[in-house]
Amino acid sequence: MIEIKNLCKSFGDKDVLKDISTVFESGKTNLIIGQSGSGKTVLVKNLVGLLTPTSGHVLYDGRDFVNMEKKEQIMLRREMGMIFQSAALFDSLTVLENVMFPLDMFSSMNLTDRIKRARFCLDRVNLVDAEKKYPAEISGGMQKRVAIARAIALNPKYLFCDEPNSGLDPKTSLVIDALLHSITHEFNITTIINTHDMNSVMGIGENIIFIYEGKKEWQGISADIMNSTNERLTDFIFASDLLKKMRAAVKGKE
Ligand SMILES: Nc1ncnc2c1ncn2[C@@H]1O[C@H](COP(=O)(O)OP(=O)(O)OP(=O)(O)O)[C@@H](O)[C@H]1O
Repeated sequence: MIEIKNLCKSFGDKDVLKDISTVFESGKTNLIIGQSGSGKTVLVKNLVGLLTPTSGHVLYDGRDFVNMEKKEQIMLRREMGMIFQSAALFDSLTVLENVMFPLDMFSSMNLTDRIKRARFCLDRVNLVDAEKKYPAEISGGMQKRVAIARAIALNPKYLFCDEPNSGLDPKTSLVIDALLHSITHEFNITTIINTHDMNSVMGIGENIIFIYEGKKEWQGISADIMNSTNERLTDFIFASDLLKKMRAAVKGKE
């Protein structure tokens, strides 16, 4: 579980995050949504320590990340897995070597166990057959799956995903969403996904926070979104005609 208490972040006189408090529960896919420039990336950067909050607290299962010693922060970071917008794989390493990378860097396992663990993770994302391939030889969706396998290699308690579906077609995006959702449940991870993808919101939004101009404007689950009366949220969610029609259809059935 990650608890955020009164988090503020300013750059000079520009207040980007304004008094955000929320809880991201473990074993759930927690989504952060909001318009471009609303502060989603800055929020996640503050959570993982790439930025330091101007004020407020970030508690990882009760541990105050902002105020702990640097050494403790480094240890805690090892409990975090990250999936970047681009899969960010190493081009010169094979798929297996990419997944082994965090194990090589941060685990004390011997080579046989590292290979075994990497293969387990690749199996989990259905990619064992691709282990000898290089990133350039596999599709974007497969690259994302490698990135997921690499992110879970060290058994993270917390998983951060920045736009995991960017650049993927809708069908492949569903595969990635389903994978993130099942891994989150299977390993009881606190997963935080920064997304613009409305399919993800409706499909795996077990806890959604909507950021508007740096403030937490709304929090709920995907089922609540359809009936939300928050105008800023509905403006954001129902920006597309398709979703407006879906909403009308749902309301018509009630
Ligand atoms: N290092 C920085 N210095 C000054 N301003 C910054 C810095 N980083 C981000 N900002 C500002 O913070 C605001 C929020 O940016 P952020 O990248 O978090 O938006 P976002 O919601 O993630 O947008 P997108 O969906 O387009 O990625 C923007 O106005 C941005 O210009």
